[in-house]
Amino acid sequence: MAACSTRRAPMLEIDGLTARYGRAQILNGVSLTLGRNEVVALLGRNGAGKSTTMKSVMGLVRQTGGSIRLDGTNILGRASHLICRAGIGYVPEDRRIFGELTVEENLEVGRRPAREGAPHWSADHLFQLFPNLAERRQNLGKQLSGGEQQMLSIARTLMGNPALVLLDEPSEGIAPVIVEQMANVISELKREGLSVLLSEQNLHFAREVSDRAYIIEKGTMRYEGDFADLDARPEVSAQYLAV
Ligand SMILES: Nc1ncnc2c1ncn2[C@@H]1O[C@H](COP(=O)(O)OP(=O)(O)OP(=O)(O)O)[C@@H](O)[C@H]1O
Repeated sequence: MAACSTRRAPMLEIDGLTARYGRAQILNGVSLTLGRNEVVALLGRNGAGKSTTMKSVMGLVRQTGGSIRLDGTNILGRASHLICRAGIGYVPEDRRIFGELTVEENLEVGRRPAREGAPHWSADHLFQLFPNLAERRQNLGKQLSGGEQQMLSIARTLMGNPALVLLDEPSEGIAPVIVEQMANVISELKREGLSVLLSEQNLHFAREVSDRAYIIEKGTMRYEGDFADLDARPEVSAQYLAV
């Protein structure tokens, strides 16, 4: 009798991805796997290709080859809104919130129907997770600090009930106390059952919240492993990260 495999596909599987901006080849065959309910860090210096990898997953840059599978289905070439609808939430580096809308209204804009197999978020639940936003729920987006805007950007994405979230440098440019809160939020997302791909330059932050790491440099993967292994090979961090 044929063996029946019960193995489920990984949440996200990027294989041999190549992408370009105009004539410039930026990703040279990037491969990365994110398991269900895993938090994985994509580390690298400025300009290494972290954002481009995330934008490729979201269908926002021109991919020239490879495959991107979400739960076993190839999504490469799909329109961005369909990729969101398939269950991927994307929080870009530049915090796209609506400055003229209140915190509550920003959350409403992000509301989508509940999704099977993904945590369901309400505004009340999110205000528990982000107490700073709860205090400022009637404030306009433009009145928030950079860190609060970053939190709001994440909260609004969660209102779409994604199964997987791409966070592009969530700790960048925010006050240390907010970075600590951000780490707690990511740990809570994992507890809620989400899968998270996190782009980071901050190794300390990434280590605190992630299960494993990849390091990218010049559009090529240079390392894949856990943080204990990375710590045992300081030459890798020295070569590819700004530590
Ligand atoms: N719109 C664009 N047009 C042309 N080149 C771009 C564009 N966006 C990024 N690049 C180039 O692509 C390369 C990878 O950039 P990317 O933004 O993916 O890096 P990153 O690792 O996310 O770093 P950062 O922390 O600076 O965002 C860089 O050389 C960058 O200059």
